[in-house]
Amino acid sequence: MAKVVLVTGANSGVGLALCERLLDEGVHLCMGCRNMQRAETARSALLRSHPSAQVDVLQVDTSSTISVLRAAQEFKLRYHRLDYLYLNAGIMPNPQFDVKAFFRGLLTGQVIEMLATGVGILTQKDNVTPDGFQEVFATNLFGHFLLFRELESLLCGSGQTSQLIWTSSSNAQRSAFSLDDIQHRAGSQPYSSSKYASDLLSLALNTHYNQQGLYSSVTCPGFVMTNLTYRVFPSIPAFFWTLLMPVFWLIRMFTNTFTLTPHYGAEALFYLFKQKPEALDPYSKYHSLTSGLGYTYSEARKMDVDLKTSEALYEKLLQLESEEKRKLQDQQKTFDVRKQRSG
Ligand SMILES: NC(=O)C1=CN([C@@H]2O[C@H](COP(=O)(O)OP(=O)(O)OC[C@H]3O[C@@H](n4cnc5c(N)ncnc54)[C@H](OP(=O)(O)O)[C@@H]3O)[C@@H](O)[C@H]2O)C=CC1
Ligand SMILES: CC(C)=CCC[C@@H](C)[C@H]1CC[C@H]2C3=C(CC[C@]12C)[C@@]1(C)CCC(=O)C[C@@H]1CC3
Repeated sequence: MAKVVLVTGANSGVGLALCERLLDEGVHLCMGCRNMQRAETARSALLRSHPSAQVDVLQVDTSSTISVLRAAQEFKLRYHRLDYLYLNAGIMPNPQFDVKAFFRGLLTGQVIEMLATGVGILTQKDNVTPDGFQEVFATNLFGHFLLFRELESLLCGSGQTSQLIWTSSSNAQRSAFSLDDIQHRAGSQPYSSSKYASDLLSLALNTHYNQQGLYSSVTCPGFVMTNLTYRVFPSIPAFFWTLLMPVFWLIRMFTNTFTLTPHYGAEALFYLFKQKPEALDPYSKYHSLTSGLGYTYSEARKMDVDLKTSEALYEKLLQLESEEKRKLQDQQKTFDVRKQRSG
């Protein structure tokens, strides 16, 4: 039986490149996308290169609780197993590039670290979703947590192992995250905070689910040119980035994190697909890397996470999940009563 794989954010960038590589392995692919038109365009492209592949689309907006619950319901009607869940969809809205900090960074010993992580030169202005959540938190973390929880029965069901694979980032930073403000309402680094939270959550999920055959891992694609990175300079057309390619190839001589293409960026995500999950390290992040000569590989690097904080975050997310579900039930009751009265 073909392995069933669900990938969120599958219609572009790293997610789409991963799908292309997974289809070479003969999986039954389900693309989780928020926009059906973009999803269908991507699906057609995948089917052009893999005409006999099984590729489905599932509509899911990870920033919306109701959308995630409906998507999970739909998934459970369509499939009886789920072997791999790639939690890849992500946003970095309204990025602000600090030019001064960038040039300051170029003159210090921190230049490689700065180019590898983007730390210190990027901040974001977050939005609030109709559900009342910070958008980055909802999209990158909480929506994925809900999706996983709703699909838990399929993932932990069959007596076989299954894998959760998060697309985190080298931009994840402990200092950007606070247990007192897990949504990062107060600061200007919601992206770093959400990615650090996914690193913590992955560790907690391993604690709670490994016995049931479910394993969670974290990846970083490196610096990849995608819609997400093009938005760092919204007024500059995408082809300008292509013009910068020789500069980036040069930088790659000094930092192997410049994977640049979505195909190379998907290396670690694909590597994990082929590993025995029991052998993976729950404290490591799996990085896609590319050498100066263009050789791509993945490497495990220890994360700056601890069990106590990961457990505390997990508890807070469970609490938020039950509050959200109660809120939806109350809304449904009010709706039913109004319908009865009017009808
Ligand atoms: N590019 C880089 O250098 C790096 C990227 N990453 C991470 O890689 C992941 C993929 O990003 P990347 O490929 O670069 O960027 P893209 O913008 O190309 O891909 C992001 C994907 O996520 C989808 N998405 C965004 N918001 C939602 C939502 N609310 N519900 C469902 N899907 C959504 C997008 O859909 P749509 O097309 O409709 O917008 C798109 O398919 C992200 O998690 C990102 O944080 C990590 C490190 C570096
Ligand atoms: C010479 C030149 C014009 C360099 C470009 C500098 C920056 C725009 C990039 C250098 C490192 C990049 C980077 C990201 C965004 C763009 C850079 C800051 C990310 C923060 C994108 C999102 C991530 O998850 C991590 C990336 C790290 C590297």
